[in-house]
Amino acid sequence: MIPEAAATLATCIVVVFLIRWIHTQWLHPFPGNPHKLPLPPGPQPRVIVGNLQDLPTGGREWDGYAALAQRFKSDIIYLRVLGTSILSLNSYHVANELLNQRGAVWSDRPRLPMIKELMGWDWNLVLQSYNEGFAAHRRIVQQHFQPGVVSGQYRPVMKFEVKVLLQNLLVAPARFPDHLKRYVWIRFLFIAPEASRAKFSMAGAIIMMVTYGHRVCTDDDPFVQLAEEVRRGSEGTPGAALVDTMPILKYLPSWIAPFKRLALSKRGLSVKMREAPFLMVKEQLAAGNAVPSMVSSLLEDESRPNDGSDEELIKNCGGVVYSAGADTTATALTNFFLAMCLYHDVQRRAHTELDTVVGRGRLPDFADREKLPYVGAILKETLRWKAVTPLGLNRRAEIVIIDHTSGVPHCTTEVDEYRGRHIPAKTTVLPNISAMLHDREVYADPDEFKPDRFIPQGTEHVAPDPARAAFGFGRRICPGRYFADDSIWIAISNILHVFSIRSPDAGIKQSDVQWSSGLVSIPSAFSCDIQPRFEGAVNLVGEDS
Ligand code: HEM
Repeated sequence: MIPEAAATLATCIVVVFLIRWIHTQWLHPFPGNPHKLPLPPGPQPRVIVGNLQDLPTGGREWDGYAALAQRFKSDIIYLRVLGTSILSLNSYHVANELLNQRGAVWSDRPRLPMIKELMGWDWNLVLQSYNEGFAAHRRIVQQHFQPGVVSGQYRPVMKFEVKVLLQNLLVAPARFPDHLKRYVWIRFLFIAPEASRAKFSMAGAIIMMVTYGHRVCTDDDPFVQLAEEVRRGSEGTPGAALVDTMPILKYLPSWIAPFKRLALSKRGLSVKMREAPFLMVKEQLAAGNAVPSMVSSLLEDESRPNDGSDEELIKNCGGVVYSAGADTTATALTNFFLAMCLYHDVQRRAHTELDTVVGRGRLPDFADREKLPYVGAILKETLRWKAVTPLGLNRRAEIVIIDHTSGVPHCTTEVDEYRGRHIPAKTTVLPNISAMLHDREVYADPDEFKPDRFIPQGTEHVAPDPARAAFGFGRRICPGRYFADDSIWIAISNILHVFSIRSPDAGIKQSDVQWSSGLVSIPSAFSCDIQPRFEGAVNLVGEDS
């Protein structure tokens, strides 16, 4: 009797909410548009589902959005799906005008009840709403990843870890894919479940060291295990799309909402992810054996309020860097390996530059960077050629995967007007980073890997630095971009200096490789032949740092 009554009550509640929802979504969908301005261009919506069928799906969604932009001859495309407004931004120009220049209104994240409210990831800066809490978290992460800190404190860690990578490539070159997996464990935690035999990575190892002072040495490292647990816990979140589109569903009792049971069962992982490494640092500080790190320095900072809320803040900041820091960096490096397999001339020119500037008696160092413009251009072209985050944001957001939007984009907080068009409040905004980095008007032959476009030649304009789009926009721009830039540069310059990279049969084509869908776009497996390129190279790798 009691369960029956409860079921009836629950059904009534849902029906009332549904009526309210339908009323706001379809009868009065665009409050705050007194002049009845038109919406931005886009396909005609259908009844109830809106543009559900027009949403690019099935892989390479960024190309689908770019195709819509071409079809409607507009770099902004508006779609409305089950009551949610979606705006796709397909040129740097429009992203700059809206996300960079109107940051006060265009810097929120969508609500995402599944991951934030039910699974408990609301502490994660990547997903946080644009409010005071966000500002406090962002300030800390930014301070610890600003250029001076990165170059002063983190470069030694990068140099150490890049040497480990070189040694592994030298010892077992044929296992190049394994080395890259090892290099990128965090990537596999969140993105490629089937490839999760990966151990730890240079990028992951650097992040663990600078964030917690923890050296990752083995694949049964507790934090690697924990991250692996998080990855397993993030697999398959049925119902996520539905509850993210209709947040009222989160109020359904667990016994009639399987997605809610599932989300709540995974809640513990989000707590563990930020608690476990934080508690380790606290214990080490008490014992007097903590290795200096971002978290230890925040805990020791006497100017900070010594209270519980500050501890929460520090815990969250450590957790976000731990969960966000390595996947993208490693994906960029995978793309670099592929480019080197495909473009031998580029590699040859880099080798010549390295031989001239660095010589063959030592490894390249950060002090050489200014004198190695071609290597720098390879880094830029790597970030441009294959956008690491083609539709904006990645990592923790990855586990949400709102099916129809493929990611965690920006979101508007208020109604706005742009080019005479009405932009509703709470519009989900997808910056199409891939389209911006492949804009033919800006980068000629965009599918080709041409570092020369960044080298000044006569009176020709140098192409704009892809970093202006690759790391996102405005007040949500990636705070780890200087760190990423340094860690990719030191890896690229050292790998190029020591090795010659080829596809074994010299026959690999770009079309043989597929890039995965989702927020971080990963190339499918490809073979690589990696050989030391001169006699003394082996000795360079073997030397202690
Ligand atoms: C090649 C490397 C990387 C790329 C391409 C990249 C790209 C991005 C992009 C596109 C965003 C979204 C920005 C937006 O919403 O407009 C982002 C956000 C973020 N990134 Fe990175 N990232 C990289 C490396 C890193 C590293 C090494 C860290 C850690 C230190 C990091 C930490 C973050 C955080 C915490 C956010 C969320 C910022 C916020 O929401 O306010 N990223 N990144």
